[in-house]
Amino acid sequence: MTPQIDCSDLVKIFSAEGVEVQALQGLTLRVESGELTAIVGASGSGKSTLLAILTGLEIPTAGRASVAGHDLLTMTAAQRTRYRRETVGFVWQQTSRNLLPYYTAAQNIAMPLALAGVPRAKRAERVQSLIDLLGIGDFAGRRPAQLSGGQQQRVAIAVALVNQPEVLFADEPTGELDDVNSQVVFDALGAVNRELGVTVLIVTHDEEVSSKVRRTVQIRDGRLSTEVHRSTETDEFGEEQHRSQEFVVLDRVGRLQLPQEYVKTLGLAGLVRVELADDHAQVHPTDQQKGAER
Ligand SMILES: Nc1ncnc2c1ncn2[C@@H]1O[C@H](COP(=O)(O)OP(=O)(O)OP(=O)(O)O)[C@@H](O)[C@H]1O
Repeated sequence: MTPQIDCSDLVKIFSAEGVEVQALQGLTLRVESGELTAIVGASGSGKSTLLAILTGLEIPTAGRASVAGHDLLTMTAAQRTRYRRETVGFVWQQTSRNLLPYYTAAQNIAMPLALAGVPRAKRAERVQSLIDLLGIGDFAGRRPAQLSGGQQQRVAIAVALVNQPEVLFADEPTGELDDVNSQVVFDALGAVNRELGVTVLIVTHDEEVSSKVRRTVQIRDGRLSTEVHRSTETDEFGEEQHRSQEFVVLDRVGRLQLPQEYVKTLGLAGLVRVELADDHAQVHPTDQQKGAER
């Protein structure tokens, strides 16, 4: 089965005042339906560009990208508009971009349904189920300015989901929040992922995020570098044990990006020596590189 988010060898080049910037340099990312994934990376690594492509705002220069079976390179303008309205939902960092200031939280959540022409009775039912799921009930009658940042983002998640998209994208949803509110928002994203089965992709600067979600993917220089998978297991004494494992991505033709600290520690550059062992492959510095290290 095709993954719900499927990018391979994705390239995005921006040309500004005669200068070309390669924001994505052959990025490969696969996310299965129902997964919750965080994308982390330094400023300028290409996170926003990836999100702009996945949400249909930018068109890739080369490569392949599809979301929920929609090919993002070949879509017509009309298909793109429908894709943005029906297939995907978004939560942005700036709460002002997510919510209309003169409407209450509940009215904000109902707005996309009204625009989509959903009958009034159905609207009320759908809004209420999200209010319950996200624990918004106590402040559903308040306007955004009367809500904390964490509460605003929970309302924004409900707004993004009310049209039942297949994938929810969140761009720095906790960027303007303190630790306590950030945790509340991550919990809310986890709850909608678990309860509604919606695929969630979060872009964030927050390096701590890998302790909050199951899968964290790191982008470096417009390519994926490493991934951390976290799992919880119950040991023989009934205690929960958290385990995290680090992976690197191997692309279609067998290229991989070694973690930066391995490259630095071993002084790897240019050619390296590779060797096939029984059940794994080894990467060694050359004799000259070993000499230079000494
Ligand atoms: N519209 C554009 N025109 C020209 N260059 C751009 C444009 N958008 C992004 N870039 C460049 O592409 C590269 C990747 O930028 P991008 O915004 O995707 O990174 P980012 O990881 O999201 O950074 P940040 O965390 O600071 O938002 C940067 O060098 C940036 O300057």
